[in-house]
Amino acid sequence: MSKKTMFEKIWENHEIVSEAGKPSILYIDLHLVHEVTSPQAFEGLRLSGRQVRRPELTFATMDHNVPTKDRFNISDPISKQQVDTLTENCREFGVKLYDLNTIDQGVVHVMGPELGLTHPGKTIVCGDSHTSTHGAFGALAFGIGTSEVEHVLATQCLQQAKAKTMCIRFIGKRKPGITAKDMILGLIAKYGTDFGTGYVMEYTGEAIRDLSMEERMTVCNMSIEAGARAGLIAPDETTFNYLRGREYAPQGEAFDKAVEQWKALCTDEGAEFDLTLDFDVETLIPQVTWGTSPGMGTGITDSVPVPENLPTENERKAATNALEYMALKPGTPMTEIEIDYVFIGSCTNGRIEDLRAAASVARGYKVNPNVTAIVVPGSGRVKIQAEKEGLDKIFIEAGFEWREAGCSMCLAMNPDVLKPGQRCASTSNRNFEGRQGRGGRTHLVSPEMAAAAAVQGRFVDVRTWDFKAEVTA
Ligand SMILES: CC(C)[C@H](C(=O)O)[C@@H](O)C(=O)O
Ligand code: SF4
Repeated sequence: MSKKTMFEKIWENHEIVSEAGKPSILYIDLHLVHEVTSPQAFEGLRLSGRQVRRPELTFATMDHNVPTKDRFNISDPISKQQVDTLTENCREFGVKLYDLNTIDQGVVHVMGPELGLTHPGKTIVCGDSHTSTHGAFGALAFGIGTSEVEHVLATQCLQQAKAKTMCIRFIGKRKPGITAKDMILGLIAKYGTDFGTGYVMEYTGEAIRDLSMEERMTVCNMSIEAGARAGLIAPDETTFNYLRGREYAPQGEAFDKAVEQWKALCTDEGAEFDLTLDFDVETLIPQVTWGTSPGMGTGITDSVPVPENLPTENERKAATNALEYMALKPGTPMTEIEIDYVFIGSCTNGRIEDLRAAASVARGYKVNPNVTAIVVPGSGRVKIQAEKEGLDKIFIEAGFEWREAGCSMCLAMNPDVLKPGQRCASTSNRNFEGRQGRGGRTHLVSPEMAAAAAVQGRFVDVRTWDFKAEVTA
């Protein structure tokens, strides 16, 4: 029998039609829906008189447009319309909706796994690029456009060209203070934002195996920022332990049977990838981005680059433009960059472990008087869990604002936006111009680095942090 990668196995299990030289038709096991990319898709169904083919495989929530302060009071008319339209569409088409009245409402990529909807071996789509998050479980998960959302709603199938396979080998062990966020930011800083184009990446190595489920989601979440179609991590005991007992996970004996099947999904020893890249974890230091793409980043002990010193004309131009937008002087040490705002949240770093990590740093300190800092749980469940553990009190005591679940300041689609010129340390995944508000400046970091920056008013190397008391589960 020929040796296969995990991607090839999942692909073959779902390929309904394949013709040489043409895209295949894939069966989709789980369709997640949010309010931004679904209105026209449902409208399309309505116009052609069609139903949702498999409503029991379709789950919706609202996240992008939701205010995190006065959440039932959406003042922006377009946001309100999107949220109301989703409610109406889910009612009309019989799709399960986790709305603002449920504890499961939250960022779609946080609440889906929490509900146990994300399983190894599934094909998962959502009209959202960060669907790659679910690959952390060994699911083939990727974002689709609105017309594809309509197609999947109508048929439960999707036309897809088969991607190439890439293996990313993380070499060595993480040093203290180095997070999953640093691993993925470091990878993208090294190889750029398009090296993954046309590929599905599988992340391997001891440093990946050592990650918790939540940390794995942080890594897979940003696969799309490397240009990849999807990211994958082989399921193991960490995955099974996370899933056991969750609402939509198989129960009892069915779970044990499922585990056997899930184990068989892993890439066969000796299977070939189209490309293999290595990344050294041992020498990794906490990462901060300085520019306007996730690849424009460096270590905290480093400095803002001097464009003239960069090797190619393209890089020199891109860095010059980015530094102008970011209002940064070439050569400035990263630790001298002062910030106005801190955002802790998003589908990259809005999970309970992220909040614990940030709280560990913040405990016993006060937010710098020049900084506004908000903590936004990724879902209602994360919020409740954090409150049970007293994290909300730690944050509030330190001067952070404690908010309700949503995408919040990850993107400027709700009241949480930067003012022009404001500089933010953000745990999210994108730092494009205007991403957090027109004229806003975004630096991507881990939750630990964000919390430390909130206290100091500038970036600090969290490896040197004087922890007053660690916060654990
Ligand atoms: C609004 C949505 C379509 C978008 C995405 O696809 O990723 C958003 O979630 C983002 O992070 O930019
Ligand atoms: S949290 Fe950010 S990246 Fe994630 S789905 Fe929302 S807007 Fe997109």
